[in-house]
Amino acid sequence: MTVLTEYLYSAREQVNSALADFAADRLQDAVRKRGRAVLVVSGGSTPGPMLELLSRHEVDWKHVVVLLSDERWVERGSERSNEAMVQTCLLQNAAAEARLVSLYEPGMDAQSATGTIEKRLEFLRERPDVVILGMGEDGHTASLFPCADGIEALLDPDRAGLVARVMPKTAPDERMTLTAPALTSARHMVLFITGSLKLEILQKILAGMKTAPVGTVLQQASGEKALFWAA
Ligand SMILES: O=C(O)[C@H](O)[C@@H](O)[C@H](O)[C@H](O)COP(=O)(O)O
Repeated sequence: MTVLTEYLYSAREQVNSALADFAADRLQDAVRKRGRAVLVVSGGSTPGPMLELLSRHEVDWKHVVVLLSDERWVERGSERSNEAMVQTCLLQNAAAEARLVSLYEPGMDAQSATGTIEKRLEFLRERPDVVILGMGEDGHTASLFPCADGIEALLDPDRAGLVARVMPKTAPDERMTLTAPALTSARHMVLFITGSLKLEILQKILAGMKTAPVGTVLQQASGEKALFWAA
């Protein structure tokens, strides 16, 4: 049974503010202790407003590296680009000094680019400090989709690779995703979801009534684990 510390709120504004505070505290603590912090954030529609609040926190951002948990393989200018969302929402205000490491490589297809991006993420062999993940109603997290071919290998804790190309059957776009091992070594892992339906689905997964990648990732995670949720 995976146990998460639960931070539950009735309003989105409250959870956004609380998670921004939580993440900023842990990032600044990492910079103080180790001189650097690594922040991994999910894409999708949930994190934007929280990232905007986080961007205003007085963290030593020039020592913070930011990357996505996964990327849709689309041009950077596309409105579906997770990187574009992070550039807009997080890399502004105080956080404009942070360094974004891209999971995308223009001019290459995702499969061919996997090696290039794996090399780019060598620093991730150390534990990322804060990992903020979302969840889909099918229990996917990052782009670790239950329906994806080869998903078992991407959830394998002994898998060597940090990234993989995924072609989900239930969502658009080829994806580049961090694998479970790249995520689960996080010192502080947060699952950030909203709405009663996703909470109900998560509770079934945590109770072992439904298997899903998000449950595997949370179970394998070795650090602090927290759920941030609002209605
Ligand atoms: O690229 C993506 O879409 C995300 O990384 C993905 O894992 C997301 O976190 C979930 O699909 C939830 O998305 P919403 O926040 O839009 O519900």
